Amino acid sequence: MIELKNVNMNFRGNQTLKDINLTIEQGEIMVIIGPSGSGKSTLLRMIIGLLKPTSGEVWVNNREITQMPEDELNKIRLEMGMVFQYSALFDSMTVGENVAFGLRQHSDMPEEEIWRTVRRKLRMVGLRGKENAMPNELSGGMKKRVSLARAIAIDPHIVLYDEPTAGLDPIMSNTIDRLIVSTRRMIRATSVVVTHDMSSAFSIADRIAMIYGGSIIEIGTPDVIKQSENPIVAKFIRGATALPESKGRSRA
Ligand SMILES: Nc1ncnc2c1ncn2[C@@H]1O[C@H](COP(=O)(O)OP(=O)(O)OP(=O)(O)O)[C@@H](O)[C@H]1O
Repeated sequence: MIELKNVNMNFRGNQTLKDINLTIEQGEIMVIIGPSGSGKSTLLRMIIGLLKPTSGEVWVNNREITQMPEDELNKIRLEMGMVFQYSALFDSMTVGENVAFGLRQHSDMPEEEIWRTVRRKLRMVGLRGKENAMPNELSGGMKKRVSLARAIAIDPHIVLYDEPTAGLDPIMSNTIDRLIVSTRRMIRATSVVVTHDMSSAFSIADRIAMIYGGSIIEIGTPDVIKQSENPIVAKFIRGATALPESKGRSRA
């Protein structure tokens, strides 16, 4: 479970997050939406302990992480996997070495077991037999899947996804969506997904939280969000092409 309590974040006097209160239940897929610059990535970086809030508390699996010393925080990070926006693979390492990276860093697993785990995780993301490929031989969607295999190699309790479908075609986005849902099922992980992709958000989320100007302005199931009477939410999910103002302008 992840809890943010009265979290505020200021960058050089600008308040990026304002009094955020958010509870993400064990095993839940929480999707965070909102316009560019609204504070979504900041929230994600706070959960993984890369950023400390200016005030407020962040709890991960019933432990407060905001005041934790770095060595203890590193232990908590072992329970988390992160899929970065641009895959962030090590280009000089094979796919298998990339997936093995966290296992080598954080466990005393014997080499043979590391490779068994690597092959199993690659199979889970549909990349059986790709362990000797180099990242630059793979498509963007395949790289994302390697990044997912790496994130779940350590069987994390929490998986954080930063724009997992950005830059992918609809078919590959769909594949990634299904993987996010099946990963939750297979490792019973709590998942937090930051995305701009509304069709992905509606198809994978248990709940969606919309951030606007640093505050959560709406939270609920996909149906609650679709039926929101908050005009900012309604506008955002319909997208710019369907805005009433633009219809008005075209009639003028
Ligand atoms: N380390 C930092 N130092 C200063 N300002 C920062 C820092 N990180 C984020 N910000 C500012 O905080 C605001 C929110 O940024 P954030 O990256 O969280 O937004 P976002 O919603 O994830 O945007 P996008 O959808 O474009 O990725 C922005 O105005 C950004 O410039």
